Amino acid sequence: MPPAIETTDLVKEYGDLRALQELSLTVEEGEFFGLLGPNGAGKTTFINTLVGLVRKTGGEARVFGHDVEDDYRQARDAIGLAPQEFNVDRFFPIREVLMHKAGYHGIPEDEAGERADEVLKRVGIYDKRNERFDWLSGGMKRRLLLARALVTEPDLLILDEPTAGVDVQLRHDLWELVTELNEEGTTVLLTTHYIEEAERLCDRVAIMNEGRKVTVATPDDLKTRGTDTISVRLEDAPSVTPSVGGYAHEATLEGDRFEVRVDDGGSTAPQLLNDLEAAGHEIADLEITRTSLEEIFVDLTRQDDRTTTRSDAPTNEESAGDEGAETPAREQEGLA
Ligand SMILES: Nc1ncnc2c1ncn2[C@@H]1O[C@H](COP(=O)(O)OP(=O)(O)OP(=O)(O)O)[C@@H](O)[C@H]1O
Repeated sequence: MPPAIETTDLVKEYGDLRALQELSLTVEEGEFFGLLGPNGAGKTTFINTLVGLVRKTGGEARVFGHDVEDDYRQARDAIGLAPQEFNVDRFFPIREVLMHKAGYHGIPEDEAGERADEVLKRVGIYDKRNERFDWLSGGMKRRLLLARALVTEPDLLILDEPTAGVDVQLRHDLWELVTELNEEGTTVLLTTHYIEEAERLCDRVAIMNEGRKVTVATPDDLKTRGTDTISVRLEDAPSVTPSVGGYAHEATLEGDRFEVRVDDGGSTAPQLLNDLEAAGHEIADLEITRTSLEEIFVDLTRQDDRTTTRSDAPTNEESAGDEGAETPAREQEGLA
């Protein structure tokens, strides 16, 4: 089976802004894959390229081996997308919205009705099936977007910030549901700003910045890239900073609190204690703090060394207003 997603040197330019810069990424079938990056990193552009809402400028993109432009229909039929924006037809009862969506993907009416009921039950808003989108609460709207993504029984589920602005209960419900779907075999691509979400759910994450891939790793691997801090309280405050071995990246003294930054706190702590005792210091207590994934993420996507790739002039596409304008004949999610 080909990978669920495979892009090679994918480029998207909006005028002179390069939103995707030679992005090569592979998501294997069955993976739960996270796409992380600060605002404007290119995550939505990447997704929109896969679903045919944005036309790539260069490179290649395939979904289960289907080229997203040449084999648009096959690639698109394999994907269920829950987008960031609420782009739902507001005038129809939500059950009909789901049936329209299924119909657009070639599912016969009877089956579409059954599937609509099934996914509404699964996301927990079946009792709202005859209500219009506008009448749903914010959290229910998010659930509906997920139901719409699921009604075609996609092999690849793409969730663009599914938990942005939702309450804790719904966030946990959504996590549970997408975990279940992944365990049943659905490949999941998730974009998120919440590091905790990526850490909890994803097998691997790609960190993007300014349209480039900064790194791809498991959340655990990423965490090992950070440093640990060993904080030692000494019985008597020394007058000068104790000197320690080459394992320390940095050592600071504030009163009786001596802090040392090292690669691996667990294995370095005994040696540090030995060195301090050998130098005549008595230790009162010790604490090791690991770098959080969030700190590593911030470090990897640090803003202060950014180069700008954008001119001040608006591009044609920006004036056009949205990506959908690029491919008017294609599907606008849920409005098909
Ligand atoms: N239609 C468009 N016309 C011009 N520029 C665009 C268009 N769509 C996106 N961009 C620009 O492309 C860059 C990437 O945007 P994109 O929305 O893909 O980022 P993102 O990582 O999804 O951000 P966020 O986390 O804020 O959703 C940004 O600089 C954005 O302003």
